[in-house]
Amino acid sequence: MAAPVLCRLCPGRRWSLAYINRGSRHETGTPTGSRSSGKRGQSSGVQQPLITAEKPRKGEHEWAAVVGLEIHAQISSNSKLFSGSQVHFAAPPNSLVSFFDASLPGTLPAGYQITQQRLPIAVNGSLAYSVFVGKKPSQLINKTVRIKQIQLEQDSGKSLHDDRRSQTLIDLNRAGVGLLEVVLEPDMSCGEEAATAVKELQLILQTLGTSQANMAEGQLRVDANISVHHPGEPLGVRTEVKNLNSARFLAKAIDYEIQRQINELENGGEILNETRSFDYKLGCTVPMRDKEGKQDYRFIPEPNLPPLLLYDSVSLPAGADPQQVIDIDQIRKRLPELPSVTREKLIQQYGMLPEHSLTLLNEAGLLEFFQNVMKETRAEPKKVTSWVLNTFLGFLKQQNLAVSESPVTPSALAELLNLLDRKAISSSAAKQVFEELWRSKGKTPAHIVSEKELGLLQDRETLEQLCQATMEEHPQVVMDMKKGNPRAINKLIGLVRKATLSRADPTVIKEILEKKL
Ligand SMILES: Nc1ncnc2c1ncn2[C@@H]1O[C@H](COP(=O)(O)OP(=O)(O)OP(=O)(O)O)[C@@H](O)[C@H]1O
Ligand SMILES: [Mg+2]
Ligand SMILES: [Mg+2]
Repeated sequence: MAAPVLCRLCPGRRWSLAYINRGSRHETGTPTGSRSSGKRGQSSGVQQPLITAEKPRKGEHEWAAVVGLEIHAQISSNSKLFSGSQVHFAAPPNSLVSFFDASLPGTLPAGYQITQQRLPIAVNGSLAYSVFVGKKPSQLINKTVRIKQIQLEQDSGKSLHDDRRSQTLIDLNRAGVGLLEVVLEPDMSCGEEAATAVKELQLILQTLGTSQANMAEGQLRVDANISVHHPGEPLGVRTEVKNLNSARFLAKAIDYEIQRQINELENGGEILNETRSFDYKLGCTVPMRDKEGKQDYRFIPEPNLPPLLLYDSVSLPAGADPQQVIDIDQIRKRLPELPSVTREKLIQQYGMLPEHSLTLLNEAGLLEFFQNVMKETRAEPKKVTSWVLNTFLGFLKQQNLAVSESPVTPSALAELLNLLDRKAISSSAAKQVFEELWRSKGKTPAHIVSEKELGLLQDRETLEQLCQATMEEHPQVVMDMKKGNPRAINKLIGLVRKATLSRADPTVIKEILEKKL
């Protein structure tokens, strides 16, 4: 059946999405092409592809892959779009359904979805994101994907398949929940790129409070459109892999589909314009239904819904009732800081590497943890960054914990870094203290240092005696050192440190040893 149109955009004005993401301001990587050229369905040669599917052999044509996404994000709201039913994840099936949501007799028979598809709330935007290619930090590439449009629509119910009883059950809890659909232009070229763009959009939606965007809970679902073609030739026929709800599966599904299409075409087959789904157990895409070209959705306007009028301070009619109109400049003023801006500030303020700022924001709660450590420590920002991203995050990952579940508090880490900063402990002792902090919740770093006698040996006389004894025990090394072997001194420093259980400052030992010779 037909899908009515929800609303009408204010005539003569099309809203750019520039305010959703003003673009990455640290364009340090390889620049990407301009976004303005290229009609839909024509070559998107402006983008520098991250991968072309396979290195061509002599006499073979090169393939390029084209990926465009449709992203559906459930709008964070206590109620559905047009009914007062509540919205909760994992509520008992069919417990959050009003007559309207279920289209029970007496309400208009549905079988349609209310959508702004034809008159979207925003068009012609862009989303900037950075992709890592390879392992070196220098290989962080800044990219931009054009946003074709953003529209509001109703979510549909979901079916649950009971394979054992060969039954399909329907849960209408989701029916009528507000969805934000973001349609991206076919500017991407591999799974990794698509997954990174989706993660950036997810972070923006979460920062703005638009959607909780938890992919595992189905609050963010992606349809991936994929085609392959020879560079310079028109775009190929696309397939659409529906309802991907994890960034990893999205990347896998796309890369699988690119390879499948190339194999199919190389073997003389053809690509059908079909809808496919991703079998995450088998790691492959399988056909769902065929689209037979452009589907006719038979859109009709919804006469019961008044137009949604958007204005900015310039176009706002004098004397307009603030309750009746939406002034996007007012909304813009209330927007929180966007992730790209926060990252840029971290880079400017702390001299942080762009990839470190990315990691800090991509892990829920990690930025706040870092900032809280910074508040209480005198240690250099670089040192703090390294401890948070390597040691702390490493421990979390190893045990599969979220930042909020960490046994080490920001204050404890700050205190530890302060001990290190004023040379009360060595860096290897600091690692031991951290491990102990992780194991025994509630202990303070100072407590652990004194309990395990990890404090740095400061007593000059003791250190001198230790150096003397070590030199006497290892006359050969001393000889080597006298002969000018540069490695000999390091060997001696190592031996003295070992004798102190790593509790001596190597620069002090070096100074004493040099003096003694
Ligand atoms: N040749 C192509 N290869 C890959 N992706 C493409 C190609 N042409 C268009 N796309 C992408 O396909 C998507 C089209 O989405 P759109 O919502 O406009 O239509 P649809 O998929 O036909 O409709 P529906 O909402 O029913 O899925 C866009 O994300 C676009 O970037
Ligand atoms: Mg589609
Ligand atoms: Mg669509």
